[in-house]
Amino acid sequence: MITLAAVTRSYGQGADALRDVSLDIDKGEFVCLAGPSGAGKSTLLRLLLREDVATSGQVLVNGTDLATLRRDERQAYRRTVGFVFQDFKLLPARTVFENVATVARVMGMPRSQQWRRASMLLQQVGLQHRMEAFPLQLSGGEQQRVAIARALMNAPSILLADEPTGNLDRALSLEVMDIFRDINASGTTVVMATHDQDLIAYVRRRVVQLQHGQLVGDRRPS
Ligand SMILES: Nc1ncnc2c1ncn2[C@@H]1O[C@H](COP(=O)(O)OP(=O)(O)OP(=O)(O)O)[C@@H](O)[C@H]1O
Repeated sequence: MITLAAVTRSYGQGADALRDVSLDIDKGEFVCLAGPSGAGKSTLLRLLLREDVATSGQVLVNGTDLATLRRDERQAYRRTVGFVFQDFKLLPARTVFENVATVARVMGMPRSQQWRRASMLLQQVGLQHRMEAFPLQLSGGEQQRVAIARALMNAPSILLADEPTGNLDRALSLEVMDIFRDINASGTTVVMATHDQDLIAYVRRRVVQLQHGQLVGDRRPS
């Protein structure tokens, strides 16, 4: 489903953010991208989101080279990908429900369907009773669950997450991982960057290890 073929991303001076990385991810896999700060994890996720392009090599998703997408195709592609950030990026002046539903409004989903889907997803992440609250009235874990519901609104085939539990305590981090496992079990491919070894041990899925921009390990759970 996802193929990186000899991908390098350089930013001019200094070492390459990614260097000659080749990697295949199958549909339905759950991959943890591990590695210390600066290893290239976010760079790889940005390439998969098509926010950035490789300096050399190819990034293919379902056989399409993301570098060749025109502007309109890029937007269509991004709708098939959900993204969860460390800092949630919720709109503070919108309610929980509006934060989740807005994505679908932009896409032209009928209002009744928006309502049904947003309610269903908020229920899935255990927040159906907080739909009318504003983000700042919620705990960090609850805010991240809203962000996850929002990322799932388009029914993405790929969910990308960049340190999604970076701002959460242990118990909440594990809750978020349980949600990710459920999402993955329903068929969504998950690629999550984290430097948290405890989390990786908890998830027990494939671990792709980056260091100084290079792929230095790829292990699957026994
Ligand atoms: N826009 C940019 N311009 C220049 N250098 C960049 C840019 N983005 C990333 N880099 C460099 O590329 C390298 C990899 O960065 P990246 O953010 O991908 O690492 P990371 O593994 O996600 O780290 P962290 O865990 O701290 O987020 C770093 O050395 C970083 O300084």
